[in-house]
Amino acid sequence: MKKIIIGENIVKSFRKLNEEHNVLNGVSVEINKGEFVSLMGPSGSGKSTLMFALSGMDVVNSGRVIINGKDLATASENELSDIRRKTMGFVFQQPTMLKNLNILDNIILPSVRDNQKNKTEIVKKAKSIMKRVGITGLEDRDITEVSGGQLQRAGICRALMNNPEIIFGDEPTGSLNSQSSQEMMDLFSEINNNCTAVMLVTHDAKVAARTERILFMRDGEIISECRLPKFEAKDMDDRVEEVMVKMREIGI
Ligand SMILES: Nc1ncnc2c1ncn2[C@@H]1O[C@H](COP(=O)(O)OP(=O)(O)OP(=O)(O)O)[C@@H](O)[C@H]1O
Repeated sequence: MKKIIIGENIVKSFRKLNEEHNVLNGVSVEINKGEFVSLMGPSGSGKSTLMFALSGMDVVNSGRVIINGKDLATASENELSDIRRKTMGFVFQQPTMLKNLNILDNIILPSVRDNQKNKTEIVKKAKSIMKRVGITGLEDRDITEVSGGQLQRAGICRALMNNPEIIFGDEPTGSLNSQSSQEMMDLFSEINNNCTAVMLVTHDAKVAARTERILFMRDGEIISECRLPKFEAKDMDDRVEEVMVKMREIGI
């Protein structure tokens, strides 16, 4: 299985009141092509920090992060931004969209910035992804004129524009109601079925239960891991129960 990301012994600390505090205490983890992974753990256990470290968005204090064979410690700024652009897509709890642009322009902005020449092609691609995620017709809307779920879908469209090998989601369903959250997970499943790896940080057992590999963190370490078969709707209750048992076991 091709490894997209290898994290080896990652240590990350932040300075607080003149003291270094370790937030990641030597985490090692590998993410394979096409995997559907979630990261759970108590608040402050280091989930987002690990995601930022593994995606090269943040620099680690020690240990290594290797993305598609490239050790990030030896990558130049240009190489780093190239890796991020070509390999990854990001979806956050609150989509980071610009207020003065409509939905379509927000979706295409990063791609147009990278490649001014092919705007027609980029718009065509954006429209086809908008169709795929179910937000056709919202192209000209202001970002304040769509629902939270629709805005999150637009964020996913933007993340998919470069055909990433992996999509990272930091609590992507965190601000959605349960119906929209399930629809969002249907979408992540569909994206994953097309061989894009997905890694989600979540507190929600129902979200984690849709994934196939759950990493549990506590105090800056991955303390446990649970694997689930490919999702089938009929198994949802059993899967949620399995995740909740595990959560209770490790005291989340
Ligand atoms: N930029 C930063 N500067 C200082 N401390 C930070 C920074 N980022 C994170 N931390 C600290 O690192 C710890 C882990 O934060 P992180 O956001 O990774 O946790 P988390 O498990 O994702 O939490 P949550 O579930 O609440 O989002 C917290 O104590 C947080 O305060």
